[in-house]
Amino acid sequence: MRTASSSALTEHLHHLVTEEIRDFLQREGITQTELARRLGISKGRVSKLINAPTDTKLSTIAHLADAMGKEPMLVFVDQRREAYRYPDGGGRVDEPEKSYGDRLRQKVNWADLRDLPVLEQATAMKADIDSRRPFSRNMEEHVLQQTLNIWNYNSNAIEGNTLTYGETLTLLLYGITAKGKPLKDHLDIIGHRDAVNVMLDMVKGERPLRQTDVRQFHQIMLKENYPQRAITPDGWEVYRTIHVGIYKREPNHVRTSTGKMHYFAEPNAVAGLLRDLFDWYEEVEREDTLHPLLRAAILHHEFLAIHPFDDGNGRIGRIVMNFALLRAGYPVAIIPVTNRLMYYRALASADEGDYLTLVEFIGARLLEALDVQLATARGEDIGGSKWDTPDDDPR
Ligand SMILES: Nc1ncnc2c1ncn2[C@@H]1O[C@H](COP(=O)(O)OP(=O)(O)OP(=O)(O)O)[C@@H](O)[C@H]1O
Repeated sequence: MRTASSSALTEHLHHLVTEEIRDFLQREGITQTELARRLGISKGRVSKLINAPTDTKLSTIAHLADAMGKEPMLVFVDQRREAYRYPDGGGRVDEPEKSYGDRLRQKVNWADLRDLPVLEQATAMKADIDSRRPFSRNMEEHVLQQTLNIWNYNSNAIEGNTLTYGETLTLLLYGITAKGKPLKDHLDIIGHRDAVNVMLDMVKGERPLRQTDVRQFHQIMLKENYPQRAITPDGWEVYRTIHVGIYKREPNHVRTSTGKMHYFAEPNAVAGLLRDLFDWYEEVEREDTLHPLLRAAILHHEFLAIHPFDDGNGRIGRIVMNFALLRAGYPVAIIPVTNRLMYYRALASADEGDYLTLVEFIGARLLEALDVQLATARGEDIGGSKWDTPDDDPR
């Protein structure tokens, strides 16, 4: 028998299928006419599949996947009523039925954030740098490369990668591995470089950030499925397989510095929340009413609050944040591994609705990056700065 809840699930499945098709067409620049040709059906039927889907047959989905060169994947996860769980009996963190913009408007104290001096400082420094353009292309390239290497080292080190900065550089520049260090740590460095390169290409285009992009970053960064040790909330040690490019199937959580367990979004809420988040981001980017630092910091935190994957969320979250900064003409903000605890505390405050600490923290990192850009614009030697050679392993 069809119940109200199974009808809602059918609608949800339709939604997933149409979203996948739309993302595919947009990403590959393929028209509905071309897809119709590949499927051997009329354009009208394709349009109906996307815009007014009825109960799509499994064979139609298989046919579609084949025409897109994709493999469909269906997983059954536990049904939950709410997008978030509140084990400590706390109030609801979110109201999933409201739009992201509405929820953020309620959650964030925008007035306080807009007055933060760091926003004005960043705007002024960027204007100063832009007024000196064009500057030496070689120098700019050199600084960008250094920045990407230092970002790579720090972002991986935050997640426990054992390669030192020197070893990271040797691997990236000469392909030489570090003796006695895990293969996975090397692959993560290469994967980070590759995912960032894809992101840099996207920055140049006009296309908005979409779910397929973050899934692709994840796939490129982590390369292939692997087993990972995990501890369940009740303390059991388990091994689970991390699937690349696939959203989590089990809930995930983090223990904050106060010892409290913070739960991220439920698996079945991930796709909907991310779609809303990226729609919100597209709108604020287009309207340009929020300072780029604010939208990057909030995008970063909201992405992490969803924590869409079983692994790699931190690194992808920092790629997404820097996408937002680069897109607005700002440099990459690097969170040094030495600031890890401060960074985690700022994220935990944002979980409670206080974004001030996080925006100031990321803002300070952005000012550091702007300082380096300004020095480059002035043709100064950046040797000796931490953008040149950081301590080999400050951890
Ligand atoms: N309180 C918090 N709220 C939101 N995000 C947080 C919080 N504390 C840490 N994080 C983010 O989660 C990331 C680590 O998450 P986790 O331990 O689940 O690792 P992961 O998802 O495996 O990702 P990666 O291995 O790249 O992070 C941190 O790098 C940070 O960005």
